[in-house]
Amino acid sequence: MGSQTDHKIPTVDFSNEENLKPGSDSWALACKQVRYGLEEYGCFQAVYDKIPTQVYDSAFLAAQELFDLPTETKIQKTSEIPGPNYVGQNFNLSVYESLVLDEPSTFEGTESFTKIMWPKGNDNFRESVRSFSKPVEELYQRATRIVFDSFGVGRLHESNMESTVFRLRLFRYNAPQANQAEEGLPTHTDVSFITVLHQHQVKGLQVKTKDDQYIDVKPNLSSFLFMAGDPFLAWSNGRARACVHRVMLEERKVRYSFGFNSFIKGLLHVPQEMVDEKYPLRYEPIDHYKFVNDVFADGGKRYSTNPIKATDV
Ligand SMILES: O=C(O)CCC(=O)C(=O)O
Ligand SMILES: [Fe+2]
Repeated sequence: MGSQTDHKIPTVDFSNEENLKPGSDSWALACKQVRYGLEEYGCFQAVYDKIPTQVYDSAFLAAQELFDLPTETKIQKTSEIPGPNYVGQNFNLSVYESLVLDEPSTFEGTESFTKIMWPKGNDNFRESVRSFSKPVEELYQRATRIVFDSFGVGRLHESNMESTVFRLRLFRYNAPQANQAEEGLPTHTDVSFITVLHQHQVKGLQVKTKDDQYIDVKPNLSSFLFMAGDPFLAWSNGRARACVHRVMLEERKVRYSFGFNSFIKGLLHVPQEMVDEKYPLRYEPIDHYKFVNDVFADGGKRYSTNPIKATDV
């Protein structure tokens, strides 16, 4: 359904660190591309060939096994990090379900989640999730260094990483019944700082452009879409867009996707470099956790208003 347009989300290959040395021409080019992507679409595509095929395959099998568990088990997951954990049959959704794991690249995070789902343990599930999340976190680290540099705030990258908490949200969408496209997830922006989205084989993700067109993001084995969330928009003082996206199901196949989300502990201040005459300061410091709490304060239903407001200048 994505229309034929001239739009093209920029793609950067992060596979080879040697080719992306700070200060090199390729670094400067990558900075240009990610910044353009974030300003124009709220996102950019990252290619990362460091993940073996079997890691994707076992993450997919792990997701299948997880969603096959009874709803009573899946709703057991709770967290200190705000936002919904299991979303699906408990909200009478029939099209899709999702479940989130905290700190998915660590042993502790994956083990405690696994123990909730399989009290007797499930080493295979734990290791499948961890083996997928570790390289994705590495990619996140590499790509966000360039993101920060592209906005002239490379000095803040390390401290931002230290305040970052990761979550991995697994999604499962039923195959559409009729021979026509069905909405899997309505148009929205994310509450994370950044979401790194990987689609497993079946297409569906679409990004909405400034001129209100939807463009397809094609699934690809080593491709990840980096999407800016609402807190990123505020942190950039309105320079970046928050990526507006939805899921449209067209293929008559069950669809799985993986959303690797970052959340920032503590206050997120708009860096002074983001403020100038063209962009006077428009956002108060953001308490990211409080923001997520406010968004879902209506009992977990999808938010209708975005509590991060720009002040008029
Ligand atoms: O399933 C998808 O491709 C998109 C999921 C999504 O919107 C998200 O992770 O924020
Ligand atoms: Fe999303």
